[in-house]
Amino acid sequence: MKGIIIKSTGSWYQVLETETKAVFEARIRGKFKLIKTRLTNPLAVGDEVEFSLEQDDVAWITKIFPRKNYLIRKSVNLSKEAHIIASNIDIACFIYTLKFPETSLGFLDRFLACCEAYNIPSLILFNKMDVLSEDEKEIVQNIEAMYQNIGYDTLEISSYSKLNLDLLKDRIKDKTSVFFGHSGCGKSTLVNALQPSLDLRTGEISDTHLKGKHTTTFAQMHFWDFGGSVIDTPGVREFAMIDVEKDEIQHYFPEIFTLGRDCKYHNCMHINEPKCAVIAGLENGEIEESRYMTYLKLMEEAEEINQK
Ligand SMILES: Nc1nc2c(ncn2[C@@H]2O[C@H](COP(=O)(O)OP(=O)(O)OP(=O)(O)O)[C@@H](O)[C@H]2O)c(=O)[nH]1
Ligand SMILES: [Zn+2]
Repeated sequence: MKGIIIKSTGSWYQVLETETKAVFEARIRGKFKLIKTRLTNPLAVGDEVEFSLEQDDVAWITKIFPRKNYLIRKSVNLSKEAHIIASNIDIACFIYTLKFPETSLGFLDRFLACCEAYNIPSLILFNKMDVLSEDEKEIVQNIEAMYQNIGYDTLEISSYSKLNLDLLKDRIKDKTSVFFGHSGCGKSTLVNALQPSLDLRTGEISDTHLKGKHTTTFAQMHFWDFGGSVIDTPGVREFAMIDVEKDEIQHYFPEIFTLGRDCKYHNCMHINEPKCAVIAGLENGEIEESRYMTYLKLMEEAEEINQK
């Protein structure tokens, strides 16, 4: 039988049978190595698998089909071990909040680069628009324009005032989606606003740090009644790239890659080479400094990982 992993707790899985849509508790039998990096979880929510039923309706997963894409995080610091957050994603949404909590652009840029690296279409959501003053809205619009110029799709939303939730539904309908953002960005509230019957737990923002508590504990796929699904993931704070060489990183920053074609040296890494178009772009504002900083950081990390 064929199915899709809809819940993962570590040792147990739930698998949804493709044709009958029946759900089974499942365990793994055999080895599931698709990529060369060591994984802490051999299977992730979104994986397509083959399984067989034995007594007591326990399903044994015997095979995994190749993944269309996946997002990963590092297990512990810079070790070579990685954890798959979710797989076979049609659209990955990043929830940005200007405040409550303040979202770091570095986190967003890292997320976008990982989506580029693993071929995942992305969407940037500017959330909690209802709490912003006119001046703050303008700041958001400027940030939004910057990402649109690079070619990213964006939407301004609010779960409270229901701003643009219909447009968001159009974007994610009939797709497998994932939502990320800092803790407290309003992920669970948004999923509940899109479909109240899901009733995901929401956390109150703690007064001291204006950051939410991590309330989700395991990855799980939920189905929208308007078509498609969402993979709810445990408090993911980092995204990583594995098996990526330092000189590949520029491919995952579209505007750096495009401008880099004008560099004097075809193998320019845009660090301190002469006649570098990217450095020039940084100086005249064509390249955003925050994006460039994340570019440098990801290159450093790729180098460190490859030295291990
Ligand atoms: N003003 C405003 N507040 C919101 C909005 N959406 C969510 N919030 C509030 O933000 C806080 C955090 O929301 P959650 O949905 O729990 O955030 P989360 O991203 O799921 O948090 P974690 O579970 O920690 O990952 C709650 O107090 C919500 O009421 C919104 O559109 N506008
Ligand atoms: Zn260059």
